[in-house]
Amino acid sequence: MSSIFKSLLDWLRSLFFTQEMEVTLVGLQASGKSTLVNVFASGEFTEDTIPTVGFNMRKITKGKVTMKLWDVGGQPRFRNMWERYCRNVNAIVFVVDSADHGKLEAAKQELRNLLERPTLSNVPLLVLGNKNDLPNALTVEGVIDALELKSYSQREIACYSVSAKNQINIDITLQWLTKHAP
Ligand SMILES: Nc1nc2c(ncn2[C@@H]2O[C@H](COP(=O)(O)OP(=O)(O)OP(=O)(O)O)[C@@H](O)[C@H]2O)c(=O)[nH]1
Ligand SMILES: [Mg+2]
Repeated sequence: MSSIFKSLLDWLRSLFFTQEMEVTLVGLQASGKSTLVNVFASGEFTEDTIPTVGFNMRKITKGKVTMKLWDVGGQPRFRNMWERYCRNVNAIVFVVDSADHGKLEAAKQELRNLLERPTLSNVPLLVLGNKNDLPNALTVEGVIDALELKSYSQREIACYSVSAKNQINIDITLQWLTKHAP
């Protein structure tokens, strides 16, 4: 009897206190989106990710927030899908490989293309400069400059330097995301 009562209480609690949110991760191929999703979900770094074909969806719960994470492929052929997956979400996460200097210009252009879409004008953005464990990785200021983030004055934007591999700043990333639950 007491276990039924406890289940009922848990159910009621979940009805009243759980918040649901949706987040979409985009960014060039190999920036580490799927790796980050794995780290968010399990706290473990897995080296053997394969390039995402199309998209993947993963649901994770952090405290009282249940997050639906849309992880979209970053290869050129998938980039025209990004906007569709970013519409009506609570936050967009743009992941950039902060150690791959040759790809920063393309990342900047793709971010600009995305943010110019009128459908996305009100969606908060979190930029993650990933792979900060690598020796030539940009600092957070370097990422802000390289992607010209200061030019987006109308939008709520945050930027963190993170490492999925060494789990650096994963905690503040999740805090930022859960703060954007509706
Ligand atoms: N050194 C280092 N490598 C990382 C980090 N995060 C991801 N990687 C590696 O980067 C490579 C690409 O990671 P993915 O997570 O598959 O990249 P993705 O952005 O999902 O790529 P697409 O699905 O093709 O768009 C993998 O070999 C990862 O192990 C990190 O923080 N540090
Ligand atoms: Mg992927």
